[in-house]
Amino acid sequence: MSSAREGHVILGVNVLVLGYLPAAWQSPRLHRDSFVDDVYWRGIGRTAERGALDALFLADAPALGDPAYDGNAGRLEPTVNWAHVAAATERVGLIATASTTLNDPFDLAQRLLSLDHVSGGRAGWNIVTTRAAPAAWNFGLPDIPDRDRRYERAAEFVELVLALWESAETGADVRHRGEFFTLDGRLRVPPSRQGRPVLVQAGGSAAGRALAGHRADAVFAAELTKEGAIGHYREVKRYAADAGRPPESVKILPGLLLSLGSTEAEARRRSDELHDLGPASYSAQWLSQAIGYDVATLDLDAKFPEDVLAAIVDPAHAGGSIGFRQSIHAQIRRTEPTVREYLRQTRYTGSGHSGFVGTPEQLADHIEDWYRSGAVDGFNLQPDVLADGLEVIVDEVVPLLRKRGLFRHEYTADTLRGHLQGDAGHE
Ligand SMILES: Cc1cc2nc3c(=O)[nH]c(=O)nc-3n(C[C@H](O)[C@H](O)[C@H](O)COP(=O)(O)O)c2cc1C
Repeated sequence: MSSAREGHVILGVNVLVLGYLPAAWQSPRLHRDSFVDDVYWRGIGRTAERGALDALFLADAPALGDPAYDGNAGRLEPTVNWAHVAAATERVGLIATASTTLNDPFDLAQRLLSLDHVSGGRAGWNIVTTRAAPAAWNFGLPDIPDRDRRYERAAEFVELVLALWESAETGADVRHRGEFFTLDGRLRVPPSRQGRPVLVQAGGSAAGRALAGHRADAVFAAELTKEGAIGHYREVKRYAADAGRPPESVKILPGLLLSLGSTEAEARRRSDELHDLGPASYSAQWLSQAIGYDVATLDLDAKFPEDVLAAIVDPAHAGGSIGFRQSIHAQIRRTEPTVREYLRQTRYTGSGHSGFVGTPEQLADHIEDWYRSGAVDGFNLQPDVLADGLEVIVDEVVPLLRKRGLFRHEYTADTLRGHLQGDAGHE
């Protein structure tokens, strides 16, 4: 491990409503309606602030999830949810996912800048293009457009949103004639304390990374190996440099699924119990969806056949997320498990997102190692279950990182952009 790299890690928490694992709602401190409980949400915001965390993050849900593999099949719309949490907090960033395929640029620009206002400059937009057909059906589309088309629309969408946010500042009208959108007008929402919301991008295909390097302030990535993460980290920073931006202006934050315990055995027990409480079909269905191949048709005790791991011939028409699929393929090739072994292994190593099962001390080692190796600027931590999974981050992991000089002792800024930039080098 190199210790040459200075500065602070960025810590976000991907709330995933009640936690990452499907059995989360069965925790004694939660109930099936916690996702609409205002006390629950205020508690999450305040706990994150107690640890001076950079941001909370919520995925969108333009279609109801399948409870067979989606632990949070029902949820509130993220910008509305965060507006509520904003009123109960003062410093923590609030990042809402919204699709460029299924939204309108004017409406979304207005909604996000409004959230930025009511939160005092703490809003972020996680830009996604949406990968699932059921979401398209909710918007009168026969199917989700292919990936290239989605990213073409995303690029124009983001430029238009940025122009609208600028119009809030200059008062000048936007006149736009593009391939996907036509617009004459300007926003009536004034600029926020941080100017405009922070842009985050999620999606690991080449087009996704290019969009991130060009425009994003942060990337929510899916990385299963440190070597893969280092390669992707350099790639996005290079895209940023090619676009004339300082490479450090885009922060790379992979997801990290966490089950923590005071010993490694306790953490494994927690992870096993939580997985066993969830539907048995969960991991197989999740993997099928993630790699675009029906895992139920495979021999559980054989290794993955080559055609399952074959390179994606036509990325434009490949389903799922290329970001997730590539990281899963790389992990299977590296460890060569049988299908059954892989499904079990994903309990501890993550599936798509990397996973971590162990003690707070071991987690601090892991974060330090990836950070000092130049694989990440921080993590989007994904506790197995909230709220105790968040409390252990704040009360046990954060103090260890502080002792190592890797995390701030208190907030040094009061906007999300300030948190991300302030972590570049000072104590
Ligand atoms: C880490 C990560 C998180 C993602 N989060 C979401 C999300 O919350 N909502 C969504 O519709 N798509 C999400 N996606 C999918 C992509 O952003 C995008 O919609 C599409 O599938 C293209 O992904 P790709 O560039 O990885 O192929 C996520 C993808 C990754 C890699």
